[in-house]
Amino acid sequence: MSARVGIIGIGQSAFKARRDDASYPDLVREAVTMALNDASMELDDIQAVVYSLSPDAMVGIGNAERVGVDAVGARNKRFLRINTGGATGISSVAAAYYHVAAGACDVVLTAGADKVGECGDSQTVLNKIWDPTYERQLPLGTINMLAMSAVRYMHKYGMTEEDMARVVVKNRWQASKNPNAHLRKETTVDEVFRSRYISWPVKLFDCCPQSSGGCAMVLASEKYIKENKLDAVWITGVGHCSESYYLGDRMGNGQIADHADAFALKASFARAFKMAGITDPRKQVDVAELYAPFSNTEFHSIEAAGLADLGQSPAMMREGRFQIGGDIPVNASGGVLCTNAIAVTAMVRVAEIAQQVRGKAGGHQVQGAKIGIASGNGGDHQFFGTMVVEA
Ligand SMILES: CC(=O)CC(=O)SCCNC(=O)CCNC(=O)[C@H](O)C(C)(C)COP(=O)(O)OP(=O)(O)OC[C@H]1O[C@@H](n2cnc3c(N)ncnc32)[C@H](O)[C@@H]1OP(=O)(O)O
Repeated sequence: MSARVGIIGIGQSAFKARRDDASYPDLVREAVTMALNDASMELDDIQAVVYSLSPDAMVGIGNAERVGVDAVGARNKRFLRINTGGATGISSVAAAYYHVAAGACDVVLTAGADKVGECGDSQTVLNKIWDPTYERQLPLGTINMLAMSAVRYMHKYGMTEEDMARVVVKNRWQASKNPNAHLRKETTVDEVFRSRYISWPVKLFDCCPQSSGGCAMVLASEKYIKENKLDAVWITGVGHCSESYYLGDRMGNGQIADHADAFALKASFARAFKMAGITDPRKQVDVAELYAPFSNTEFHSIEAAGLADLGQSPAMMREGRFQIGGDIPVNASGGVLCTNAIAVTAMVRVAEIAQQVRGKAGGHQVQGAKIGIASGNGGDHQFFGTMVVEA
């Protein structure tokens, strides 16, 4: 096992529907400045930068990393751009981790931003992730892709629209405690039911919003952290997994990879848990930030993380076991359901559990959290990334 890698700095925007006051590079720099301040560092201290940027069309500039090089101070340094769709943020933290774990660098910055709500039409951009011949024409978007997962999960495990609404109510309540969250207004099951259908059974309130904002993190080697007497929390597990089924292979009677379940996410978690020595996540994990852009997808993500048996998470949700104050709070920040600036959304998941185990999560702090888990999902199931962070 290589030397440990620590997180020493975190910066996160207050996410909003629009940020007319800041250009795209301004947003990236805003997060970088916050992360460097948090680490008591300057750009000159950074040896490499991993740039977190999902589809270019979302920010409206082709190869937008080009305008980001100076925003992250990467000129003449090692510089990588990562794009794994919604998983981009966690993949970027993983790439920064690998720089340090491999011994190539001692201090690495990862950063990015997105302006999803300002791109014109995010679903048109996202439609391009599907096969052009068979799937794109349907037309597929992320909402109907994951509405079909809801249909399968309902059929297989009996989830109701009310179960989905409970996820929204929990996450909005948690987001109301998080000043960085985009949708911070508390809601009720009735209000969720009154919101319009977008793609049955998914209603407006079951959907993540289109957010603008940035995130950045500084990672360092244990040697550097000790020599400079810095405070750190530690990345102890990293996992990835891909799958490549067509959506049609996940639906209907002849399906070969059930769209109800997140089996590749589960495999990714198994890899991260093995690395971190986690054998019983329900007993060992204190807090989880799971990538769930639509209310229904929180259920199969909880199950993939081993926090509930297959099909059991809606009943546990009803008992309040995944809310702040429950057994294992899930998405104490309000999660992706309340904030989705796609290029950095999965980085925010890692940043949030790092803040939790640092004891610095503010109004949405989970008391006594020492071990946290995070996940990111990207594209149409090509990318699943997972991470364990410990105090
Ligand atoms: C697959 C991957 O790689 C990983 C992923 O992350 S997949 C997810 C990617 N992201 C998405 O798919 C974004 C999903 N959301 C959307 O596309 C849009 O929010 C939506 C289609 C659901 C609604 O868009 P819209 O109809 O254009 O709404 P819009 O005109 O922006 O806003 C209308 C009102 O609804 C509100 N609203 C918008 N989205 C909302 C949401 N998700 N929840 C609650 N309220 C919302 C707005 O605040 C606004 O309210 P006011 O009139 O009071 O200001």
